[in-house]
Amino acid sequence: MTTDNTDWHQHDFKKYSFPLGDIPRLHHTDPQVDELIKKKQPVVLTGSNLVGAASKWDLDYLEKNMGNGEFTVFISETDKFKFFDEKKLVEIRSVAGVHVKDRPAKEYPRPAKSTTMKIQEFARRLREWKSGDERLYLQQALNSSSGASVVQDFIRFRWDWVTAKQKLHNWGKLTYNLLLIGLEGNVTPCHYDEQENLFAQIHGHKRCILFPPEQFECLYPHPVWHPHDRQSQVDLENPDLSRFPKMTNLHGVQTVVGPGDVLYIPIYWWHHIESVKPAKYSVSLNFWYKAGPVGQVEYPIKGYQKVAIMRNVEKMLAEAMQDPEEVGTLLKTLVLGRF
Ligand SMILES: CCC[C@@H](CC(=O)O)C(=O)C(=O)O
Ligand SMILES: [Zn+2]
Repeated sequence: MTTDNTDWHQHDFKKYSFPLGDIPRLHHTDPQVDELIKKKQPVVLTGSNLVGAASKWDLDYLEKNMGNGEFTVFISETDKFKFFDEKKLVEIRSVAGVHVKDRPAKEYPRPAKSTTMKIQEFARRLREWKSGDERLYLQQALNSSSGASVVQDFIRFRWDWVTAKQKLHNWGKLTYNLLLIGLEGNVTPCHYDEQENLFAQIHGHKRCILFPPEQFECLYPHPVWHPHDRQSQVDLENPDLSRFPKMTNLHGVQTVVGPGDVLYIPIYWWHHIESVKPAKYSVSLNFWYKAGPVGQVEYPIKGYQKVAIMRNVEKMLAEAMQDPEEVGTLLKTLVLGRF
């Protein structure tokens, strides 16, 4: 694969119905990098060595050096690992602190179930995996109990470099680093996060498809009180155009990240991420930062700010009526035929 990864386009990737441009790949010293980040545009930074100390983090190394703790592993019958927030089931009885109708948990099918296992068990199951078996995806926040050697590697990340980015772009605090170890073919379906993300690829490759916040209306996210909050309802591979007609207007950008690449995923940008061949598994580590303080509001307001406003409207209305089911009805009454 050439370093500019153009030959990936010939790779046997899933074909989608919407057009996809390329996310720029720039050396981290290129001044355009910070211009793009300032404009909340995605960009792949090469050569930063941000997680160079983790370049040896393959399955054997991690199996030997991640200690004896239990790690969160998602298991899915399909290739999809759509995030399901169990806490919302509790909150559903008190959206934004207000008691609402009890909703039986069974109402929500769980595409992937969450369990815990030791890294040795996970590594064994990954090595023995064969097509047709249920898929595994380890997703664990790194912390001081992640094994002494791994912690030593972690300390040797380029914290000077990444902290300078955090300060330059006025991001909030680093919330955590999520270690992701998944099988080739695993898919994290289209969703957005409310955090800035420097997504560092360590082993294997990932195809990352991104859409700007302005395409909210094409991606039909679940309501904020739903366990699939922030996740698109649309199956990009098999869209139900009768339910989601605006999906035909979707257009995105993509890239393939490999070891050493760092993809900047701006806050509120939609992303759909697939672990791709040739490696059997991939290892990534993300750096999630809280949003920075809202400075002077400039008009017209930006797409990502509209998403934040829509989220607050949904939460406020659910609280006001104490029943999420009423929100849709009220909003249709408010808008249809009037605006
Ligand atoms: C749970 C986080 C998964 C990750 C995507 C992926 O690597 O599968 C992502 O969506 C992010 O870093 O924001
Ligand atoms: Zn994400």
